Amino acid sequence: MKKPDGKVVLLGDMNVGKTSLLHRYMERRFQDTVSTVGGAFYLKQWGPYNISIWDTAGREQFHGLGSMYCRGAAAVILTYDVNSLQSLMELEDKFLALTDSASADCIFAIVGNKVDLTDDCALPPDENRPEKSVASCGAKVRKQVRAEDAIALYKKILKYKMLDEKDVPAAEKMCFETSAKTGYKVDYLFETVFEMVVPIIVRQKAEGPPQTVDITDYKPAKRTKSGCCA
Ligand SMILES: Nc1nc2c(ncn2[C@@H]2O[C@H](COP(=O)(O)OP(=O)(O)OP(=O)(O)O)[C@@H](O)[C@H]2O)c(=O)[nH]1
Ligand SMILES: [Mg+2]
Repeated sequence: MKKPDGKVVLLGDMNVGKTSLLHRYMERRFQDTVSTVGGAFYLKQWGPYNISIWDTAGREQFHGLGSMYCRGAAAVILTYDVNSLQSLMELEDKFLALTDSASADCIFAIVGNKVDLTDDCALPPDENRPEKSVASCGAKVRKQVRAEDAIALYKKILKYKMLDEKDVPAAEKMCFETSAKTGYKVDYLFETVFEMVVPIIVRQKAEGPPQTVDITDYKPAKRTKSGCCA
């Protein structure tokens, strides 16, 4: 197998949809998943580069592996569920420290998934949209996490990493809302990240062997009937 030139890692609480996002992007479909055990990766050819995209397990007992997967990562995609404020808070409390082993110039993206379950008509009707009311929203629920909450987390990450806002991509550019189910903004997310990762790969290659996990000995996780990584 060709060695990857760079690495992107998905981190986040269990059930937020990391595996589903990766399936949607790589396999172009939404399918049943089982909770990830350990981790698994896909290889994506991006221009002349091979990028490994690592799907990690959100389950607590596997958090220890997260920092190993993040070693030398050029980008980390911190994923939460827009319907769970807790899942956003966990990114700061439990997952951010796992990224200490990532590349010094690692890119951070914050992704709120499952927007298909929400509807902005579930927000209180405003004067511009008086016709929309909570009653018309069917099964859709009010989004628990606002875009500003994700932006605030991005700014905290910069502080934690001791990075200056002027030297990194703007928070508004790095906070995404997606739906793995409908595909909403999934390509945009991954492709924005890949574009940003290329200069990091170029630098890593110029500086010598990348500090990536050696996957040549890696035994891919057993696949279920649905093709999902177990
Ligand atoms: N409605 C909706 N459901 C989703 C979406 N993404 C994932 N799900 C569902 O959420 C559940 C969890 O999805 P996974 O992709 O397995 O979540 P995960 O983050 O990989 O979870 P772990 O592997 O346990 O860390 C599954 O039932 C998915 O079908 C989405 O965008 N919309
Ligand atoms: Mg998973």
